[in-house]
Amino acid sequence: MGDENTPLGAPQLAREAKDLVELANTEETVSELLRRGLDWLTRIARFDLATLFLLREARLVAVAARGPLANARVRGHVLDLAAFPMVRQALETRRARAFTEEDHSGEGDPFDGVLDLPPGHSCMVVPLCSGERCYGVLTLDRSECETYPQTVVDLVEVYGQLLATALQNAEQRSDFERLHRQDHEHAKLLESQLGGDSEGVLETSLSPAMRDLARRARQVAETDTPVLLLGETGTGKERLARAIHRWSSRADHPFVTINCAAIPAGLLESELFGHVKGAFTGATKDRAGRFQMAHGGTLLLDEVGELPVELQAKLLRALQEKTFEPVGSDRTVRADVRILAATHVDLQQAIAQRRFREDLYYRLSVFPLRLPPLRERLEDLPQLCAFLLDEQARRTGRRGMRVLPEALARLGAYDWPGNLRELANVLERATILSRGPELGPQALDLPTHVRAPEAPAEKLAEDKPGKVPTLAAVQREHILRVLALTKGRIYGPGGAAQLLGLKPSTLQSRMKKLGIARQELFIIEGPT
Ligand SMILES: Nc1ncnc2c1ncn2[C@@H]1O[C@H](COP(=O)(O)OP(=O)(O)OP(=O)(O)O)[C@@H](O)[C@H]1O
Repeated sequence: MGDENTPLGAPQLAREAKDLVELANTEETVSELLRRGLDWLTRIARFDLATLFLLREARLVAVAARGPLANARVRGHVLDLAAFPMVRQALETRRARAFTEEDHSGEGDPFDGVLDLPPGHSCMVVPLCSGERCYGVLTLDRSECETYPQTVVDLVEVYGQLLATALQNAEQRSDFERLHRQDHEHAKLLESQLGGDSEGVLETSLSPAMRDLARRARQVAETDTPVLLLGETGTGKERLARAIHRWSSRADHPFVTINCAAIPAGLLESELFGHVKGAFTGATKDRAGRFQMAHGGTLLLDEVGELPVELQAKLLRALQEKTFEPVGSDRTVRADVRILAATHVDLQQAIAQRRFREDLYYRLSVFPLRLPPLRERLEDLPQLCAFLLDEQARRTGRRGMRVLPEALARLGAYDWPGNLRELANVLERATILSRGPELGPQALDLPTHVRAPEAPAEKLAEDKPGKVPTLAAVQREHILRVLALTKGRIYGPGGAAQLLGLKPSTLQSRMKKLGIARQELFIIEGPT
């Protein structure tokens, strides 16, 4: 800095002030802020000791000291406010003040007993207040007897205000992070109590396609590559996303989801990126968005196909640069988030209709995973039922429920438009309606239409006559499906004949007629 008795030149002042504003807006920790703040101060005012005191009830506790006179005793110094009216006054009036030793003559020097400052030395007390709060004071001391000029006092007062704002920001950030951690831990606890943190039937699936998908999911989980989860509604996209998060190195950080279809378009930007107080009517305080909440972890953009086009550009930038601005703010926020996206709509078609940006699609679809519908993994029905009943028992307390083979056959013959979610609902309804632990076919509240004809009535009408499946083809397929459920067993209770309401010998001759060979059964049963 220049000579203190000549005020700082306007350009230098402007530069210093700009640096200070930047400092107040950084996302540094409090200790880093103090370190950089004290560096800044050395350019503005000459001192032998700068001490930062934080207010703890009615006492000021030294937390940092800088300058040739700083030592361990200064750093542990505690001042009782009641004993130093001049310091208290600086806090009450929120004005910085320069003193000489004479000014302290009635109350003694705040460093008496800790430092031996020369008689007549000068000092400055700067309050650190922002909004309603006063955080403490900054004191500057120097051995010379010359009082600090008013221009320097005024500038350091502004410094005090900005430092207090930075302290307030850091405090709010750490409060927010603490609350967020608590929420996350609470959510994890609830999730594990509800059994929701199990990945379900993925790697243990009997369907080779599903097992392969689970294997690929586990491999990509280890990276930060975005994954696009495709599949009909209720096929388990969200559960797979959670599994990918749990299998990743981010597992101890939050897993956050946002359903782009469930939030009104006007609120989505703020939900994703947060907002600052006053950004729009009703924004009464700053609020973090899901990106910030997911910092360090994973963010699932569910129903990403429904994201309004206007927001897609901002999302793309957040993905590419890992930075964004909350609504109403020009402050850039950085968040380290792994992105997973899910959709049941055809994004290629949405691109063709200009409802989805192609560049965003390529960014999200680096690693697509398509979940098969339940009707393509019926071999998992017994395992899925057991899993879902077990999961449901944790909520309802109805333990030990099981699905009888006849009921499994009925489930296997149904079309499952709602996939696993519908299956879970059917089982829950059946559990409520049955008294004992066994769920028979009559307990299943299923719509009467079964899956057998691949083409439903309306579709048949559209088909060309030559494409309509024959009755024999439909029968053949249905018998194969039931045999898959009974693992090829024809005889006895729960055998295919009983499930189909036929005598075993009738079933066998029907199989022969339809050309169902034992070889085919092995294929259906798959590797066990
Ligand atoms: N691998 C699995 N094993 C067992 N149950 C599963 C599995 N995946 C999903 N489920 C069950 O199916 C239901 C639907 O799963 P999820 O919400 O993950 O599907 P989704 O594809 O994301 O659905 P939507 O497209 O409607 O958002 C869940 O309630 C869960 O109980």
